[in-house]
Formats: sequence, structure tokens, C-alpha cells
Amino acid sequence: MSAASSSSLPARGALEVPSLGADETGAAAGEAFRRYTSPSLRRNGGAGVAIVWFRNDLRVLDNEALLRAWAASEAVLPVYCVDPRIFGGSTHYFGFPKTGASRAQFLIECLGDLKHNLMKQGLDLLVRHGKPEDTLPSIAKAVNAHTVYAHKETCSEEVLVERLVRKRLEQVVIPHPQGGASNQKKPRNPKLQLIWGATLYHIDDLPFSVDNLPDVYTQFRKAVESKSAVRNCNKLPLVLGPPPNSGLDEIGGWGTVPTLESLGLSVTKSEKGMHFVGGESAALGRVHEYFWKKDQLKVYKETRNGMMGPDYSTKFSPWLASGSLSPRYICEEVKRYEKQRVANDSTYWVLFELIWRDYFRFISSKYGNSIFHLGGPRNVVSQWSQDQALFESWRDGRTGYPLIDANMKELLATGFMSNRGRQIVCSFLVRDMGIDWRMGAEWFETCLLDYDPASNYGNWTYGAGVGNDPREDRYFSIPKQAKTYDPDGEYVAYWLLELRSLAKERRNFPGASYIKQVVPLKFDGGHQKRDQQFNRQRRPGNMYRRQK
Ligand SMILES: Cc1cc2nc3c(=O)[nH]c(=O)nc-3n(C[C@H](O)[C@H](O)[C@H](O)COP(=O)(O)OP(=O)(O)OC[C@H]3O[C@@H](n4cnc5c(N)ncnc54)[C@H](O)[C@@H]3O)c2cc1C
Repeated sequence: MSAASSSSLPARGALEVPSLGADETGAAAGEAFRRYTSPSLRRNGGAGVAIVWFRNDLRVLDNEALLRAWAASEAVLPVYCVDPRIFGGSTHYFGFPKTGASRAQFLIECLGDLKHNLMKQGLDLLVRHGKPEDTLPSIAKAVNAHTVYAHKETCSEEVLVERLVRKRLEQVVIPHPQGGASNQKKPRNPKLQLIWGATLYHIDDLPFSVDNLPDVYTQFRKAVESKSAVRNCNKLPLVLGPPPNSGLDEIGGWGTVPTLESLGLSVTKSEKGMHFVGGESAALGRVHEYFWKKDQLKVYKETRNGMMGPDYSTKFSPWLASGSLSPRYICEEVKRYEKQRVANDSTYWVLFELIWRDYFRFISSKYGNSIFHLGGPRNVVSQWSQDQALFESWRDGRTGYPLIDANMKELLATGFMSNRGRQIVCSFLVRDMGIDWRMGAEWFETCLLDYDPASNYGNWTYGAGVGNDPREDRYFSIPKQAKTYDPDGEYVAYWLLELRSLAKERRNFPGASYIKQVVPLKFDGGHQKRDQQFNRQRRPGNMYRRQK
């Protein structure tokens, strides 16, 4: 962490991202929208009604599903399903809620902003509580929609829902719209049209098939950088309306964006750490703030390993995960910045990191459910413990290692943790504690605002040494990490009040002044203990849950 980035921090008080006021955020978002208005497709020949099923693509800018629905129809109906399997207190294998209150709150804000932005462009957002496979067919029937457009996902639960939606739509019969040839006038079924749109590089532009994707990140990156090009953002027209003019009343109107209370959740707003504002407007505001206003892009590579404050890294991840922000838009902004200000290692490095995100997304497509398995894609056999007391000390930030405890408290309080922190706490859980990595991954899944199945489980399998890249064996030495990234103990003292009175050099090494260490470190001068053999566990199948 650079001294400059941390010394400007207040000792207490949440740091909002973006920190722009509402007017400035609105202006930044408006300016971004204006640059993308001449549509990439025409509406000539569009007929009937098309539904846009919003999933993890809660944006208008560069939303190809929305653009295609608009071009292929006379009226567009945007729909979001509040799936009880994601929001309704469903739990994981180890019993944690699938979506914790912080992420639920962030997604609610994303939905509110999406509704607002769609209304500005002549549409609205229909919100329904229910499973997409139950909800979408009845909506399609009510408005006689010929197609449901949505973005394609890659992980098992999401793909299963796609299959179910497609199957149920086949059971819906809608009349053929007026006009057209008489031999095409027989009744038909709405279709599900899935579109690839979450990555920087489009799947169709990869220089290999997904089955032949290189397992080593560097090989993947070099191949796409040299042989593929990032597509331009899809441009949408300023007016996307009208919505359908009939059928909505019989299905209960537009519905409302849920509140935390209506989902049976509550959150205590943390007075410390980061506070993220959900939604596309805030996302565009953050890009403007980080790149242009604060001019942080040119130093990103030097600051990105920090742990404290709003600007050591981009903080784009929560918006990328919810799809409020398109990676292609970030890429275009990087190029614009490089032309107008400076092009250097830092400006490139943001794209380098976005390629990591792509890589895990494509890996999840290649390896399917095995990224959720204990042995990972390579089916590595190791000895893991599920010691509940040890795990809880990690989860609650009571391990006796300030660097671990501070990071875990930050995650719980804010739903965010730096990349450096994530690597350190992951290594500690799996290497020093020997705990089943899936428990850590599931806890992250509950808490992270930026939770994304491919990135989360991809990184955890990597950290646990069961990932697809056989060269990975990552041990993070806590004393070394503390000395390098928190030399003055500023980060740990921010989250652990009891360390504040200690001398700076003792905060990460408090000895008896802090709680007792729950396990010794395995790091013994550079030699790691080898993992033991273990028996791979199986669990009973549940159609919807991922098989682990
Ligand atoms: C154990 C573990 C679990 C993780 N779980 C997630 C997760 O669920 N969702 C998630 O988005 N990221 C995850 N990451 C990756 C990374 O920690 C976060 O993307 C990053 O910290 C977000 O902060 P930022 O946006 O400021 O990142 P920046 O440093 O500014 O990077 C820019 C963007 O690049 C992408 N990126 C950077 N590093 C990675 C990476 N290692 N893997 C994938 N994408 C990356 C993110 O989209 C990020 O927003 C995980 C990392 C680890 C070690």
C-alpha cells in the first residue's frame, strides 16, 4: 500500500464509492449515455413484443440483449425475477445464506437505478417475485411475446435455469402477429434467445474453442491479446419504448423493486470501510471518478495491491458482477484515457486484470461443475478439515493474526475485501488451517458484493491448489505480507481498535497484547508441509444446488 493512499484516510467513517454527489454522478452517467446513442442495429422489420430477461446484466449501456429485443420488436418488456433460490434465505451446502444482506441491498439499488434509466428511455422494469421458469412463461403468454432475450451464463445453477425457462416457454402458445405470409400465421411458442455479453472478449472471437482453452492464464492472455480484438460497445437508441400496450394488467402491472425488509433481511450500515452504491449510474460515475476526475488510472499498477481507502484499485468489481458495468465500456474508456492523457503499464494493467475475469468465466464454461468440487477441475486428492471452531474463528476475524482478522472484519462489515486481502485469507484458511476451501468460498459467496461464481470459485480453486493451472501452489506468508503491504499497521489498526495504541511496528505482531493464535503458521522458512491424502467426499444431489 502506498503511504500516500493511506495517509489521506480519515481514522473513522465510511468511504463512499463513488464519492461524487448525485448531480455529478448523474452528469457523468448522462455524458456516457450520450456518447453511445446512435444504435448499432436498426428496428426496421421488428414485430410484436420481445421480453428482456435481466439477470446479471443490470445496465442499459452496451446491453446487447436489450438492443436485440428492441430491434426485433415493436414493443419491449424488460423483466427481472426476484428468484427465491437466490434471495429467499436459501442456504449453501455449509448452511450460509446464498445472498447476504449487503449484496441484496446492492442489487436492490441496481434494480432501482435500472428501472429509473429504462423509464428515462421510454420503458419500465417489470419486477416479479418467483422463479424465472415459472414467471417468464406466464408473462410471455400475457403479452404474446415472441422471444425472451437474455444474457448467457456459464455456471451450473444459472445454466439449469436457462434450460428450464426454455423448456417452459415451449409449452406456451401465442398467436402469430398480424401481417406476414399466411402460411406463417399458425400459433407458435416464444423462444429463448441467449446472448454472450459479460466478458471483455466475446466467446465467438476466441482463437480456440472453449474446450481447447489453455489452462495456464498467461497462455490464454497472450493468445487473446495477439489474435482477438475486443468488440465495440453496443450502442442503443435514446428512446427504447414503447412497452407493450396490453396484457400487463392481467398479470398485476409492473410490480415493485423489493426492499430488504420484504426479503426478510436487514443490514446494519457499517460506519467504517467502503460503502458502494449500486446501479449503472453509480458505476459510470465511478469510472469517471477513478479515471478522469482523480486521475488514478495512470498509477493503478503501483497502487493496486493496497488494502485501505477507495482508490488503491478501481473498485469496479461489484458493478461488473451485477452487470451494471460492461467490461467493454471500461476498455473503451482506457483507450480514450490513453489517447487523451497517458498510456503506460498502469493503463494496460486494468485490461490485464479484466482478462483474468474473462479467463475464469471461460474456464467455468470449459470445466463445468468441477470448479465447485472439492478436488477442483484436476480432481486433486488432499486432506481437508471441516473443523467448525477453527472455521468460525476465521470467518469472524478471531484467529489471533491481525492481518487475517482485519480483512475478515472488513468483509463482514462492507461486503468488500481487497484482492491482496482475499489471497492472504484464502491461503491462511486452506494452507495454515487446512480447512475445506469450499467453506471459505461459500462464505465469500454469501458476503461479497462482487460475488461472481466463476471468479469466486475460480480464484478459490486456484488458491487451494486444486485449480486447472497445475503450476499454481500459492502460500502467502502472513509476516511477509504484513511487512510489505501494511508496514505501519495502519490497516489492521483501522479494523482492530485494540491495536491502535500499540507502536506501529507491533500492530501486526502484537504477541500477548492480542488474542491467542488459533493455529501456528505452516510457513517454516520457505518450506511448505505437503498436503496429506484424504477421501473425497460426496453429497446427495439436489437438482438446483451445485454439485460439490
Ligand atoms: C479467493 C478470491 C475470491 C475472489 N472472488 C471474486 C468474486 O467473487 N468476484 C470478483 O469479481 N472477483 C473476485 N476475486 C478477484 C479480485 O479479488 C477482485 O475482482 C478484486 O479485488 C476487485 O477489486 P477491484 O474491482 O478494485 O479490482 P481491480 O484491481 O481494480 O481490477 C479490475 C477488475 O479486474 C477483475 N479482476 C481483478 N483481479 C481478478 C481476479 N483475480 N479474478 C477475476 N477477476 C479479477 C475484476 O473484475 C476487477 O474489478 C477473488 C479473488 C480471490 C483471491
